[in-house]
Amino acid sequence: MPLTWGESTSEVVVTENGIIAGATGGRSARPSYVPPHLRGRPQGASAGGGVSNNVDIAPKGSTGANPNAIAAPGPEANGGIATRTGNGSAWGAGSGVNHVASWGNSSGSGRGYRHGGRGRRGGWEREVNPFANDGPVAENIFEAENTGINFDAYEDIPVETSGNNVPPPVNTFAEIDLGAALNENIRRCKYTKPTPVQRHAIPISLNGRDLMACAQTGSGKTAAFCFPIIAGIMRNTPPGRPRGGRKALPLALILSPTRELTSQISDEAKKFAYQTGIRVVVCYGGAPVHNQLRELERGVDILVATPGRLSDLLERARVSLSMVRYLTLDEADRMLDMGFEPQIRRIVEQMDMPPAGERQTMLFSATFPREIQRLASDFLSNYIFLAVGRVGSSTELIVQRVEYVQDADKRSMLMDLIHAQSALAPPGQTSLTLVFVETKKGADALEDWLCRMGFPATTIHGDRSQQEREHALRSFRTGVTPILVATDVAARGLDIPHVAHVVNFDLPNDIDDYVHRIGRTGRAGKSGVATAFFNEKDQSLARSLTELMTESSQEVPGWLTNFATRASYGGRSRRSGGGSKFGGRDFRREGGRGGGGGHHGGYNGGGGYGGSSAWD
Ligand SMILES: Nc1ncnc2c1ncn2[C@@H]1O[C@H](COP(=O)(O)OP(=O)(O)OP(=O)(O)O)[C@@H](O)[C@H]1O
Repeated sequence: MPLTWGESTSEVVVTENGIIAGATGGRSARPSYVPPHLRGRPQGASAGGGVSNNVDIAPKGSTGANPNAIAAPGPEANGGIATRTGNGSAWGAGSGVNHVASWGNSSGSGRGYRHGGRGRRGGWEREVNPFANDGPVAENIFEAENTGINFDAYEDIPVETSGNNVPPPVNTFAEIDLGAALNENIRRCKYTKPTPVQRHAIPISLNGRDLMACAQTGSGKTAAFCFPIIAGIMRNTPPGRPRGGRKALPLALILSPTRELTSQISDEAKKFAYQTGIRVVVCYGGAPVHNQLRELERGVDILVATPGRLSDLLERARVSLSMVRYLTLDEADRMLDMGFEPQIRRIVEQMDMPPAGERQTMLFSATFPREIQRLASDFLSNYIFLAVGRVGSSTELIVQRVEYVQDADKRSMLMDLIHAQSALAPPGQTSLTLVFVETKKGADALEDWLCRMGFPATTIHGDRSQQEREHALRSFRTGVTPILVATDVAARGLDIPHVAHVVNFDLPNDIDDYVHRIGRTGRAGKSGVATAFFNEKDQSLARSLTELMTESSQEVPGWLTNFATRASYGGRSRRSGGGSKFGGRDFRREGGRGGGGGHHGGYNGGGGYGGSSAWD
């Protein structure tokens, strides 16, 4: 019979170093992790069935916050930085046994979860397209996990627009002429009113204007660019346009940096386009190209693609961009950073796509560094810049914590957090934990260790096959493996309900990546927790992290401020100098290029933007 975590810790003796040394009752003698507060105690000492509750990860206002929360290290120890000594690092001692355990409130069916089901199924699994336009589809397809949006969280979010003749925002979907079929789908999706970015961006795009839009993670940007595209195609499709055939001629192109995000956008677009007659086709690498070619041959109105696979299809002359009237770059800053720029420029500027001014172009992201704005503006014509959210406004939804943890203690600390998280999960619910690491190898190693310790974990990174990546994501989404260890491939755009906790096991080098990573929780106005493990190696991030946390009303530990002060000579700042400069402001206002005009005011009559950067 499978063991729960509680059972497994109560039946054995705990040693000083946190390793369970032996088993009673004839059960396996596997070493396991023991939370620090149980170490050195005899078995059964904990009333909590072995569940550690000594790490306070409760979001603001949540009940059950533990008054014995780990305090930030005092600034004086260790030359101004106190270190977490973590005497209970149990890792490395694992037996290699493939544990089977029930997790939290899940059924405990005893299914093996190691490696997230790798190799469980043979052959390529294609996602069924439940939103195909050519068959009867039950309305419940729209019920997929939309738990509603907490609009109160956006009450006084400041908004800045700049550019000429900015169309005014709307308060309801009914004020906009989106067409009956799309309105019906909005109703089916249970979107009762537009989010702030939708209120502003939809009228701008419906007016045919180019747009550079910056709004917080999880605030509904996907619908903000999909609705105007669908409404625009429904209003005005060129007569006699060939739809199918050997060379696909999409009317709209949506580019996004990762396969998973591309797939997610396509699913959303299919939902929004249900019964409109508009065909959405998705193309991304790692999936068999012949299936995608077959879909393209059947006709495409909206093509959602990753740059790599699209380049391949363009080279094969299976796609022409000559009819593209709408171009959207989601996560536009990522699309144009060093890695992607040449490929994107080739697609947008050197193939047969109509030039800026003839097509309508929309760029969206939660972060928009100024230098990237400059690059991106090459694709736009007389555009409007939209920034929704003053620094820190909606990210107060995400409680950010930074813990000083040496590399050797990270696993032990992670275990504490996972225990605390599982203790806080509401009855009957599995809360998901997303753990970011720097390398693919590191991801595999951590997943392996977690599994050996009895925690259902899986992993997503660039070395896994697309099938494995999709399987891992599905297994995480559904709570089968409620811990996902990921590299930055999962940092952007993924909308996974119930991610309660994002752990930056390794911090990224760039503060914008941090912003996107933590944005996997606290979505759609809901709260979330993000914990970062920080040590000397992350010193270059101290200043921007401190600024970011201060701007979003987070408690900044004194030791981190010390790091930031030390790093201020040559360190990176969000506001000035090198490194990652988040551009919540239209770079044209800073003398970059002509522009200006527009209105400049707060949402709900709120105050001005005040010159601070909008960010996630
Ligand atoms: N008007 C609305 N009413 C209710 N829910 C909404 C509305 N608009 C979007 N949502 C939901 O909010 C969630 C977040 O939306 P979305 O994924 O588009 O965010 P995003 O801004 O693109 O985030 P990211 O920056 O991380 O990519 C989704 O689950 C979506 O279904």
